[in-house]
Amino acid sequence: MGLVVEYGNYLLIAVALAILIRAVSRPGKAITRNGKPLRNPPNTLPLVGNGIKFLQSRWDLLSWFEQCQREFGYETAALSVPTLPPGVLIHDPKNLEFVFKNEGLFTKGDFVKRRSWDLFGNGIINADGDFWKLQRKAGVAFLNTANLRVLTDVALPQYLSESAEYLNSKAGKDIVDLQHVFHEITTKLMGKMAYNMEMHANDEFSLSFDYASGITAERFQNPLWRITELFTGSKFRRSVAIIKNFGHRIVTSAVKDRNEQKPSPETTSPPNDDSKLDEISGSLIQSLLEALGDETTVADAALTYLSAGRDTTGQALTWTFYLLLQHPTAITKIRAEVQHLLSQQPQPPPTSPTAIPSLPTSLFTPLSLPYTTAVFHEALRLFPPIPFEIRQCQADTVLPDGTVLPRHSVLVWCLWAMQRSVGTWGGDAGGWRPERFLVEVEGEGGEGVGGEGGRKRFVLGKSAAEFPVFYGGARACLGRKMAEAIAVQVIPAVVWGFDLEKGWDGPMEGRRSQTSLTLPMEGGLPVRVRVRERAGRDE
Ligand code: HEM
Repeated sequence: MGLVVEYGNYLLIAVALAILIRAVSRPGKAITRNGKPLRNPPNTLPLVGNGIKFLQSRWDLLSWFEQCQREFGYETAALSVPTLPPGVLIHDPKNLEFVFKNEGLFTKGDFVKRRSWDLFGNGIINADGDFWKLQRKAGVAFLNTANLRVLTDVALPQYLSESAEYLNSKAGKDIVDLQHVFHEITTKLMGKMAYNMEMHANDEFSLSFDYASGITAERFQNPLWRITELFTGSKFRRSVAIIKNFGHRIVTSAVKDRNEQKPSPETTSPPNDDSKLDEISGSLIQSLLEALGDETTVADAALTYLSAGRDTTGQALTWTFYLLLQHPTAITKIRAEVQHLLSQQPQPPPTSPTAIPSLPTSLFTPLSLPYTTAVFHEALRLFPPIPFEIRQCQADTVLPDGTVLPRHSVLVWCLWAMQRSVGTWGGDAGGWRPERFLVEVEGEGGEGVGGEGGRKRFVLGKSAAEFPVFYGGARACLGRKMAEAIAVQVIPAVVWGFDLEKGWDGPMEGRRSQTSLTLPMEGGLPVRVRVRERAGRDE
């Protein structure tokens, strides 16, 4: 249900206030290009500007942004919402590149921080300056190559096989929510590796977080959120209390782990899988404790990392499988790619999908499975887990396209729309074509995986400005490698072991996202699963 309906009672007040504010406010410096005001996007109204449009459900808003992008191409448009600083909607990758290169000029600013403060406090997503640097450093240490290897070789195979067992137990019987399955994998991974805690997707904390994320996202659409939350905000406040309490538990448990830390026993035997995982478990929270000290800030930082790592990746996998259900030939190609990889191994491939636990998933990397990686990238393009970004100018500036932005102007870009731009992605931008992320080159030997006619196939890199799904510049996503490592194991393992069928009524294309800071699928992804009778039958 759209915010227009939900907040219908407040709409009239909003309009009245908007008119009043417009009437009494003195115009500041204007946003211009070539000395003229920018064009307004479709459906801009007198006085209220885009304010009413922004009260619609986020799913409808995404379509509106897509329409703006179609009508404006790379042209920057004006955005205006009563009570907010003047803004622009940028579409041109050149402008985005400029934003990424000038991180200090385009910050989250008060506009974003005020709205996400209750949920993230001083966590990395909200932090600037030293707070940001320290948290980023702790994250870089956590996501180092050695830890990622423990993730791909030990932790992920373990959690993946637990999920495969769950899918086996449901096969041919019940409908399964794949979103929940993926969320469970990413929650367990982040819980164990980052915090040394056992966590699950349906913990009270996780449910509260999902709710609070939705309300926080609505704050970006509703300029009167402070007033409306006086009447509707009690569940939000309860959820935030549960979340903060959980953050506090993470920190308390980390402090206890630290105090109880025993010197590693002197042993000559090589470390086994369990000991490797135990050794790195909780390494993020320990680095954060060391770097930040103050326990409230550490708790904020921990909760922010949790959200950044598990929700985005779990949701990206969900949309990937939604697209795979619509494109079965892609499933056949993934299976063929796995078959090809396994056939090069000394051990023959498992002939029964119940052997998923024994699938050598740690061999599955973006380099060894380029087509699978391209499938993941194509899903990220069409369904970016963070579909909007907002920044605020900290000084007067001029964008590369000549748009003059006074200090405090708000910049918005919609990845959902930009990643469907015909100018950037070609005539089939709105459609599914994972091959757009692949390149084939001549030549025997070396790395790369067999393409057509013995040619080698690689994943094609795209610039952050064209494909901003992981952000760019100094604040680019720290977890990109982690997300890709997870995806490139989970996708082929599930596809190898199971046949999937849509488990919802209505059209195949009917799934949508609920309002949130990220892109959760509303109602999850219900599927019927069957164990594949003979893995490799269609290769
Ligand atoms: C498909 C999965 C993912 C996507 C699409 C994604 C996307 C993004 C985006 C767009 C940002 C910029 C957000 C902003 O500041 O407004 C970001 C930042 C960040 N991401 Fe990811 N992310 C993913 C997975 C991960 C994972 C697995 C981690 C691991 C913990 C992670 C950690 C972070 C961190 C720490 C930041 C903040 C960086 C900073 O401000 O310096 N992300 N991510």
